[in-house]
Amino acid sequence: MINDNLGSKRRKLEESSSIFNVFPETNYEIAEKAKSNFSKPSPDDIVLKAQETNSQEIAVGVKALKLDSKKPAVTKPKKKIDVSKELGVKLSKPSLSFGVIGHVDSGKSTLAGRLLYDLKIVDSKTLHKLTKESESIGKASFALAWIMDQTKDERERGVTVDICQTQFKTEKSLFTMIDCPGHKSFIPQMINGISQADLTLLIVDAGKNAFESSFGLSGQTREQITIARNLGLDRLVVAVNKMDTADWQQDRFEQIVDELTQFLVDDLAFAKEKIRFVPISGLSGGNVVAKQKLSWYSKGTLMEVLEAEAELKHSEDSADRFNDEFIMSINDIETSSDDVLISGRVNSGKIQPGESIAVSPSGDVGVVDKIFANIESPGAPKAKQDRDLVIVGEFVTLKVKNLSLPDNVKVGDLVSRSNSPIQASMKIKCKITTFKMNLPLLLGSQFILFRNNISVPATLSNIEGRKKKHLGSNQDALVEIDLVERPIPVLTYAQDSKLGRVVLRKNGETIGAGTVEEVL
Ligand SMILES: Nc1nc2c(ncn2[C@@H]2O[C@H](COP(=O)(O)OP(=O)(O)OP(=O)(O)O)[C@@H](O)[C@H]2O)c(=O)[nH]1
Repeated sequence: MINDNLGSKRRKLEESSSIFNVFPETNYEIAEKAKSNFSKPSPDDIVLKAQETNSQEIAVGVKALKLDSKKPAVTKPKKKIDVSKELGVKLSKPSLSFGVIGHVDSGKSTLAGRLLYDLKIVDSKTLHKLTKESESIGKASFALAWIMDQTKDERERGVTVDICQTQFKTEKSLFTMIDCPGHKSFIPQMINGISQADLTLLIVDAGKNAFESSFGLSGQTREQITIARNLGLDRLVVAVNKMDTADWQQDRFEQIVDELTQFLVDDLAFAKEKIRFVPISGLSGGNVVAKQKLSWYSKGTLMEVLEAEAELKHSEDSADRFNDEFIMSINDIETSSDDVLISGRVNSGKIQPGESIAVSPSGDVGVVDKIFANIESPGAPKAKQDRDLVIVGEFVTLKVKNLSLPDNVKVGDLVSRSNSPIQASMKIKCKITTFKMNLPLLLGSQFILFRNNISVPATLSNIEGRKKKHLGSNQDALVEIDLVERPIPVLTYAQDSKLGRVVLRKNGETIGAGTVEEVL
């Protein structure tokens, strides 16, 4: 039994860059995770390597693709519940998930720790312990950041490698905060993290030259925000951080606001009214939860701005949204003898225990036996609460019975109701925009296609309406993309405005992004 458990945990670690392993419950997990953070090849390398050896898997995948060969067993919810009453309870409080991005060392983890400490989600005893530990290795200023960066290896390097997701509530709203890694090598994890978010929280360092270098060509700010925008996140809060190092000067704040606004509006087509800027200091706490006295700024603390965003999203949510098709993308898998535990964020619709589901691309069908909401708060053990109904936006685990091919369920697969299986394909037509590239993208040349938390090797097989056999920088084109290794579940942009988006990377650079127009 114990061995089984370890086996499934090991599989979980091997298969996912999960956001659900943040506060590990066992030493085994801490050790494995810390070790794996730095001993593995880069995520891009893994994907490229996989395509060399995966022909067998392709055969299984393609065979399993024949969804209509399986008769969907449609089953009803186990328990009769008053769905509208349940929805009413769930929707009584605004909720928002936000992805925290920013250049390395911009202060993302410190800010996250500060939020949790000032909201009293982390107590002073925990902070005191972390302060002592950080002092002991000469990194006293990292104590707040360590609330988020829980694994030992990360601590020693002072870099957030995995993405961590944590939930907290204020009197007014429920939040899920996703702290994405800032380092360039971990852009794939950043894509995974940000694609689970409703809103982007961008942290920029106001320090002398720090903003300029993070926003310059070698900095991560441009690439990260470009990816977030292209993944459909059109609302943005910018925390202009470390304002203490700039003596809280209005001029510095406004200079950053002007430069960023120009880029965001002109280059990325953000609507100006969907961007909010807040001057803060994550380290001192100024304007995070507690107000910083400033004669020149009165538009609310970061927490107030996030609460206003949650309220806005809440007011824009239409009740119809819950009647959308149920779709969940898989972030994590655990198998035991009879059941498969599938975790992820509900992308759309709702589901209840007892209902039958299909997994794409394997086409396997099963029945949801139980549903747990994943509650992750710092310092507290990971809690799973039984639910009779879960809805779009919630991070959940489905305990699924009767899957005939549980080993074919992979991170990145999509779950839907068994009577509406999601099509999987190895060829898609996309409308893409290329970014600045060092070399043109040639027909037949390989790149990595990202969709939500999936990354697969792919090639450009056709550029419509062009004689040229390549794409240069900053071009728009309708293209056909062939997947090299295996089919993936695909939704067009018209079917799902989030899952129908892709990002293209090659040699560690983001070279383009676009929308899926057709499944071929
Ligand atoms: N003066 C000052 N220093 C800060 C502030 N916020 C963070 N720092 C310091 O900046 C350094 C980096 O902070 P982190 O929170 O680890 O930065 P990060 O963005 O999470 O870094 P990565 O995990 O590497 O992406 C630490 O030494 C922090 O103490 C701030 O508001 N003011």
